[in-house]
Amino acid sequence: MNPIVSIQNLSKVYQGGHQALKEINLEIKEGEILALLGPNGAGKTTLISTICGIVSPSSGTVTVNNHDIIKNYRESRELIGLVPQELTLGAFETVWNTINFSRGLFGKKKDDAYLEELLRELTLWDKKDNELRTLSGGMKRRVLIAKALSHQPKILFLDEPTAGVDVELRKDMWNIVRRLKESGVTIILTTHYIEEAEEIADRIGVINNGELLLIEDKKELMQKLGQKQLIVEIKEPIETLSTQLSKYSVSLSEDGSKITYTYDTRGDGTGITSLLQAINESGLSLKDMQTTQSSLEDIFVNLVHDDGGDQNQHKNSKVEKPHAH
Ligand SMILES: Nc1ncnc2c1ncn2[C@@H]1O[C@H](COP(=O)(O)OP(=O)(O)OP(=O)(O)O)[C@@H](O)[C@H]1O
Repeated sequence: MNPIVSIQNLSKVYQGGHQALKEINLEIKEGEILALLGPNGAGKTTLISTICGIVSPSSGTVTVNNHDIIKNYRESRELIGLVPQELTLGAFETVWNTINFSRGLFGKKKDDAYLEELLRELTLWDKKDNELRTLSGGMKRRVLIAKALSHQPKILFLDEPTAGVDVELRKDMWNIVRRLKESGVTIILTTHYIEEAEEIADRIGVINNGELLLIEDKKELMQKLGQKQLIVEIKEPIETLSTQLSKYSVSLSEDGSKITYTYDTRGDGTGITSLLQAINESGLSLKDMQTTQSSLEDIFVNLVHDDGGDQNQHKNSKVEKPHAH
């Protein structure tokens, strides 16, 4: 299949000398959901801003549906919708006027039927006459998506669509993205959350320090990196693990009150049930339990540490983030 976006040897050096992108090569397939994962400052926003023509490249080329983003700016930009990171909306304009205006900016003919369908799809139709300032944060995010889709682009870029939003709204966003994919839109989103990429992406690109460290099919990547920990807090601290418990890949905290079990979420069985049984049979009573997932930072550490070596070799993560459910 022809790539809908083709990026070749793309580099960006900002004024002041910071190199935000280093020789990026990437082909985005039509109809896919691509998640670009990376920590703060990795270069994700710079990358999508360059494709959208907001940031000018220092070297390299980008084509969108075979249109060069610089030589054929209008043709390429018309195919793109961009949902920025910040909630950049006016206050007193209505939802309807906002998206109508956006469509007009692209020189597209009025199409009330399409815009109605779009607002209905984003459950914004009953808010169409509301002023933007009266909307909740979640609704404003939907308006930004409606704005970005108002001119019927083939490609949608979402910059950190769920940063700082609650779990409910995050799931809502994921559903919106899935439906858009079904309607044929190619979606590229940036995120800090590996779970987000895991949930909705077809492919995942990992960016760090302006470099595309890897780009891989989600399923294959998650198999390599999908590791979780179960932390079991016990009522009475112990000094050593029983022989029965030592058979599992568990470790005991220094104060003897927590047993951490590392398991692979992709396996047939996690082994949690039998571990809990073993804890019980060892005469220990549970106080509390939680699961954590390797953070993206850990994954970077592993990637960089492995230095191109066998990424199947898991290392225990030191930084743990609470599982975001
Ligand atoms: N206009 C600019 N001028 C100079 N440096 C910039 C500019 N914009 C971004 N940078 C720098 O380029 C690097 C990449 O920034 P970018 O915003 O692309 O990262 P990001 O991966 O999107 O991060 P975040 O997740 O925080 O949005 C950062 O070090 C940033 O400080």
